[in-house]
Amino acid sequence: MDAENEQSAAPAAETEQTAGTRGPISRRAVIGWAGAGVALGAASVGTVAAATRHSGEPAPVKFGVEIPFYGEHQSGIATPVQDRLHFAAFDVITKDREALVRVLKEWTKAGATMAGGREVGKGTGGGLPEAPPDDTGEALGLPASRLTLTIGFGPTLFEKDGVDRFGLKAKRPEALVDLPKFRGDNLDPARSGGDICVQACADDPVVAVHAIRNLARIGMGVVNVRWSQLGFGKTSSTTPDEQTPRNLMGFKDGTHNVAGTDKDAQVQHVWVAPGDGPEWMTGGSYLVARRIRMHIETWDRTPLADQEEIIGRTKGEGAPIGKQRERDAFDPKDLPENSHVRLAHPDSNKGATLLRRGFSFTDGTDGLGRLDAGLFFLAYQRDTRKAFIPVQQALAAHDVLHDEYTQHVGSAHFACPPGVRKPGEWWGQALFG
Ligand SMILES: C=CC1=C(C)c2cc3[nH]c(cc4nc(cc5[nH]c(cc1n2)c(C)c5CCC(=O)O)C(CCC(=O)O)=C4C)c(C)c3C=C
Ligand SMILES: [Fe+2]
Repeated sequence: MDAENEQSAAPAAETEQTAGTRGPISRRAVIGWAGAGVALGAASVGTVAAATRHSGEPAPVKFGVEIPFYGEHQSGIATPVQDRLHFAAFDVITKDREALVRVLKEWTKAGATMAGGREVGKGTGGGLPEAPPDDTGEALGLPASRLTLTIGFGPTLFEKDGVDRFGLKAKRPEALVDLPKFRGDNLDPARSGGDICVQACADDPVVAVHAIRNLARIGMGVVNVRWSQLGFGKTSSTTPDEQTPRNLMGFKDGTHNVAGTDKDAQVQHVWVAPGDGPEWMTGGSYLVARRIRMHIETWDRTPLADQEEIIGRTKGEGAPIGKQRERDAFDPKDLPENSHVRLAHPDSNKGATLLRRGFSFTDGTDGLGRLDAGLFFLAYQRDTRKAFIPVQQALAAHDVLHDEYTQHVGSAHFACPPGVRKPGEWWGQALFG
């Protein structure tokens, strides 16, 4: 076994105990500083002032906070949305099922370690000088930064070109459909699909990128990065008590979303329930990722009144048209007929409800003097056939926003298994086991 993969030799619990603390903020330190009043949980941004090694200045509270890796559900879905994203879709390049299982086991250990703000394996300096370090090092000195890592399995992992590559064909969930082509789609295959995805979210972009990079490194020879997307400025929220973020069109985005505290809505709309099938997905969720290009130059020349009519909410306050305040109750039938919010609202779609968790992106220019910018739309749901697909069909048919100001250029669909409950368990255990 090479140095890079040495981490897998140690049992998970041991690895996690012996791994060095990456920054000055260890889990114990945060708990200690937080005192009794701050719980480290899914929605646990407390009032701890944390120092970073770089500045010596207190960092914003959330940077020192850790989101638990282990649990009934994967973190990164209903947990509070962080500021930054690095999303990667991987192709599995081996036919060797055992090699893939080995990577998934090593990824799980590394994921738990990084979510705890610690270095991977023996760290940046703990190994042999003759071997490359286990951890690539760029996050050394940085705290956990609320890093979450969420894994998903794409349709092609179960069957590709008619081949049952890893003996998983019979375990493919019915809900993990090949997404239909929607009106207006202009999908780039190089930005679509993937056998496995990992969504890394953190409040520090270096921490998110470091996590994906180290997983890719561990997976070398077994998986290749097919495409990846950086995101900034969350465009949704699972924490309605906080200020709603804005997307690149300048509108509050995420006002009416499934809240992290709304367990009933999550049971109904986000988590795969016992009996939904297949068994290995119980407690998991289906993820749709869409890279949506915004024609922001056209949008920026659109009068304010038209922008508000197209969205169905006011730009400043984010109130439903005809109401005063952002969170005023409204009937979507009172909004402009083809407005985005009216068309996307659950009442207009037989109750179809998504947990949205998207991010803005700008990736340079399109070569024609315009910004290549938009929304990297991420949505989790209990059954994609009853949520994203009908809502997107309605938007593709009637939404002015969809027709004139945006274009879907990338697409992927993944089955995200339930959470890893304790050290020693691994991502995909119930699927491969
Ligand atoms: C298929 C689902 C959706 C896609 C694709 C989508 C793209 C998209 N949305 C905005 C901006 C806003 N969306 C808002 C609300 C909203 N959007 C969807 C679904 C999709 N959006 C839903 C289900 C909702 C909630 C509707 C409701 O129940 O009221 C809003 C309003 C604020 C809010 O409630 O979040 C904005 C603004 C853009 C720019 C975009 C593509 C680039
Ligand atoms: Fe929307």
